[in-house]
Amino acid sequence: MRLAAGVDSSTQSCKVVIRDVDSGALVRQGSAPHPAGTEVDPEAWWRALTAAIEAAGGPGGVEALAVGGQQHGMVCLDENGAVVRPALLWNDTRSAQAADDLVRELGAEAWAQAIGSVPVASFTATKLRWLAEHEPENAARVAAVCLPHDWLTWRLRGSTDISELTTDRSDASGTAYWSPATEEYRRDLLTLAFGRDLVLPRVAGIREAVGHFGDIVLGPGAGDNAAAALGLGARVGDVVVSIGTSGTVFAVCDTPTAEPTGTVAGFADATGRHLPLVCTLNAARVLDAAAGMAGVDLHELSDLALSAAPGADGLTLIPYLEGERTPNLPDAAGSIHGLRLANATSAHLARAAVEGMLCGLADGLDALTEVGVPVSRILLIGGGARSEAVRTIAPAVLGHSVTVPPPGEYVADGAAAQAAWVLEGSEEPPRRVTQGTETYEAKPLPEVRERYHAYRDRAA
Ligand SMILES: Nc1ncnc2c1ncn2[C@@H]1O[C@H](COP(=O)(O)OP(=O)(O)O)[C@@H](O)[C@H]1O
Ligand SMILES: O=C(CO)[C@@H](O)[C@H](O)COP(=O)(O)O
Repeated sequence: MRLAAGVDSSTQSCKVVIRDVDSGALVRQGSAPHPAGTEVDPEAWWRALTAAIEAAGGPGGVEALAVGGQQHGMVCLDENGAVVRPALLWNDTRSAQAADDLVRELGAEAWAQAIGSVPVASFTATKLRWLAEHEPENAARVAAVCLPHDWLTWRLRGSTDISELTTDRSDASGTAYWSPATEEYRRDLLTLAFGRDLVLPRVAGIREAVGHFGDIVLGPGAGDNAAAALGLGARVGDVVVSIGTSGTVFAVCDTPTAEPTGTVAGFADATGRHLPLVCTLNAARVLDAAAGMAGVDLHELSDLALSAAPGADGLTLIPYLEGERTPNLPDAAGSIHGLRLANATSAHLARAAVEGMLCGLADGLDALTEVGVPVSRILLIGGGARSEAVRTIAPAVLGHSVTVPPPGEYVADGAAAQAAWVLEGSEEPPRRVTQGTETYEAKPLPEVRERYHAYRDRAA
């Protein structure tokens, strides 16, 4: 049996799946947690990766491996390959002012034309500007910058040579200094952000072997959302809604997008196509917070939410608990509206949390359709999709039936599919048919979204 391993080094944890290359069957898997916080020493990712590989029964028999990872995180290395400071993650909003400055300096339309996106605090370039302005001593030591999955792949190769760093097109497209339209770095934009040029990872081919971990061939890896698209075998017409730490709504397309309001990021995918994407900062952890407030676990929260009436009898939760990225409100806070004696219950709170979180994603779906993304099928994945309440309420809020694949690690699966692809060298990546999907339908709830919009606009 030939085995391929896939890694999802995501915000909250590292997950490893090991699959049979020929049948696609899951052979073994493991995971390990990541530290909390929006600033993390990359060594913690390495420790979690090695622990997750061990938890998956070790690398024995694995012939190829690829790493999918949280996008955008700024990993700065000195000329000897040592990490200069803890990485700033995609959900760290301290570079919001730097993002505003960069957008003002070049213009939103020019950014969209140059890199397919208008940068917000998540994008790597804005973090580099923040570093240059706030930590000049650290900035002076930086010789190279890379992303979480680039760094882990390089560590697996055992390299300390910054000239050997590699990345892939999907993750490069979240830096704000790589163009999905021309497939080239925009070093002028890197210099605009940081004040000087840096060593950047070479952008590997979509099925290129970039090195070895022992005897194991390493694939180029991918950003986590692109890896999920690969793991699901998403086709044009499929829109993926992922409820993890981030909430993302994305689709595979043949042509690049360049949306100048910044709502839709024009990312690249991991197969040579494009991946327009909307991302919110507040998704599964809104449910974690609501469960904490109600003093229940996540299963009880789901039961509570389903026991309340649609619309939570007028209770509305705006879920900006960590500020927000879409809409771009990095300093916003969450809020609860319409509180009355009749709806001051844990059940109404639970329902309002699920509806509020989903309303943010429904806005993302609208934004994708506005740039011309076709919607034949909506696929719901991520830790939050394990909630029955989320699965049941999603079609009502999204206004479309929702297909839910069985709970699984679709990012790690996509990375494993890429690893198998590197071994096979076929034209297209291997597609695993997902068995056991369930489809959820519900009467749309436009009034819930209208009320949400009214309160959302007050938060702006
Ligand atoms: N049954 C459930 N109901 C609601 N949320 C859940 C459930 N199971 C897991 N989660 C949430 O999913 C999140 C983790 O999802 P995941 O997709 O692994 O995130 P990430 O990839 O960002 O690390 C956690 O916040 C966790 O509380
Ligand atoms: O910033 C984005 C997408 O642009 C996030 O989707 C990150 O890639 C983190 O993903 P999760 O850890 O929440 O899966």
